[in-house]
Amino acid sequence: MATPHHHHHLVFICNPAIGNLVPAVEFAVRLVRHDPRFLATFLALDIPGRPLVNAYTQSRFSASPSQNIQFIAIPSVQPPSPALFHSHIGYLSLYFDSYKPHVKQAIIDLQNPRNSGRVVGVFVDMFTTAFIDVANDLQIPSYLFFASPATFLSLMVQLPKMDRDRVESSIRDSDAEFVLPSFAHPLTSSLLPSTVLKTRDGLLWYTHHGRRYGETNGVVINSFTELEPHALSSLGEIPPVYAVGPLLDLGGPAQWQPSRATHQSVLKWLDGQPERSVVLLSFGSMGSLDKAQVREIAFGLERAGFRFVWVVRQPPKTHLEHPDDYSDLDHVLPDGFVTRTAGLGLVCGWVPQVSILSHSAIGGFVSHCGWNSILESLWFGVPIATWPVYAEQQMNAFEMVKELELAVELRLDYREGSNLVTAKELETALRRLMDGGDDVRARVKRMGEKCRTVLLENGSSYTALNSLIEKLTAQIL
Ligand SMILES: O=c1ccn([C@@H]2O[C@H](COP(=O)(O)OP(=O)(O)O[C@H]3O[C@H](CO)[C@@H](O)[C@H](O)[C@H]3O)[C@@H](O)[C@H]2O)c(=O)[nH]1
Repeated sequence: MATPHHHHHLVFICNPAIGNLVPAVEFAVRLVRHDPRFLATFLALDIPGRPLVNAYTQSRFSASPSQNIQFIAIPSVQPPSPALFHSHIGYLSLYFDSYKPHVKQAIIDLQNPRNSGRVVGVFVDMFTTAFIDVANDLQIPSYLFFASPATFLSLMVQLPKMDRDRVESSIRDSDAEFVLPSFAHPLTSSLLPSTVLKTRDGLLWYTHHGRRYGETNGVVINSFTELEPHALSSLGEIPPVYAVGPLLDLGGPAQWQPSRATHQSVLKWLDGQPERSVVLLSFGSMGSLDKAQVREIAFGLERAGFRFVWVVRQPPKTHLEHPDDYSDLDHVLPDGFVTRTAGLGLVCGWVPQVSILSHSAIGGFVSHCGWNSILESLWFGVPIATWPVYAEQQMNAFEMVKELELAVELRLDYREGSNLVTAKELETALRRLMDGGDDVRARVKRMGEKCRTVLLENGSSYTALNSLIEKLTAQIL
């Protein structure tokens, strides 16, 4: 049996957000299973006000070390002074910077021969590029793990190459065309990520990270050639890109998510519903809608009359925090809604989304178009109606509807603070999703089959993983 010294040790430092951390762990799981010479250590950064991330991380601390994956807590740093809170983004940057010495010390400790031996790669994610500096200081090659689609990666690497004045002027005009090589169709700037559109800081933050991607030795992306052939081939060698997806946490969530009793009751309720009759509405780990929008959805669901499982979450108090479940949903739902829809649907807090999507009673998914949700819906062959909310979700919705024809359009350019999606609009989209949309459903089903075949021996993602492993091991003397 190999001693710990024989391990090729990889270190991961991820943004503490479910959408980034979970697929990175799934990537590490896939890698160490594929090649047991590898050991992966996640250095867990703690940002207060993120209970789901904490629940996930805690479950990982106690996971069996025999999986060749371990989690190590990095000592918490004092949060930067609120006086420095010019923007969410600048604040997060300062936060990550102050973690650098601790991350460096943790890697030095790991390198100690009494521990697991030499660290051969440091993986950062789309927003933790600050830790490339630590890898450089320690002369360890760095890599990027990218949890969003190739279309968004393309934006990130193009931004630093674009003329800033031109970008800013096209941002001011929401109908202006924004040409990105990863899209075959012209994109309007209204579909760019909220962060870029809202503040100059946001544009600088994206540009900064995008520039730093070029310093890494390779980019691992949670996508696959058959899904994004055009976007992936348009990227070229930015460094080399390894499309190893889809990376999905298919078994895990039910084990770490809070309120297990609610989960069991949702799944039990689904067991009693006809095949493909229920629509899931869910807006990701960071998604929450205001009270007026929640009420409009409620009216839309009543009008449409389809069975539903609807995840409603409470907006966070600060930008750094993530939404939490409501202690009392009656505060946000219209009077009598729960009684009137009893038997027709369930309104819940956080649910085990993959278990629900895998259930044969689910026929459609109203989604905020987070990339993990998109990949999960493809995997299970459940078509999406697009309701983007924040981050790069408008671009994802556009890609799914216009480029790939794998989703039904509800909205493409909705974002927090937009005009409401009306009850009527939701009703119409639900009818198209649940009753019509056969072409989309058939295409989604075919893509679901490809999701599986790309992971098999000689599939595109399997082959990409082998190439990455060759690269990771080539530099080990
Ligand atoms: O009640 C819920 C809601 C969500 N999920 C899971 O949470 C994850 C959410 O991921 P994703 O759909 O990607 O959404 P976000 O959490 O919003 O992800 C962030 O990260 C993604 C990857 O970078 C981006 O595509 C998104 O825009 C960004 O908001 C998925 O695995 C869901 O299955 C649940 O299990 N239960």
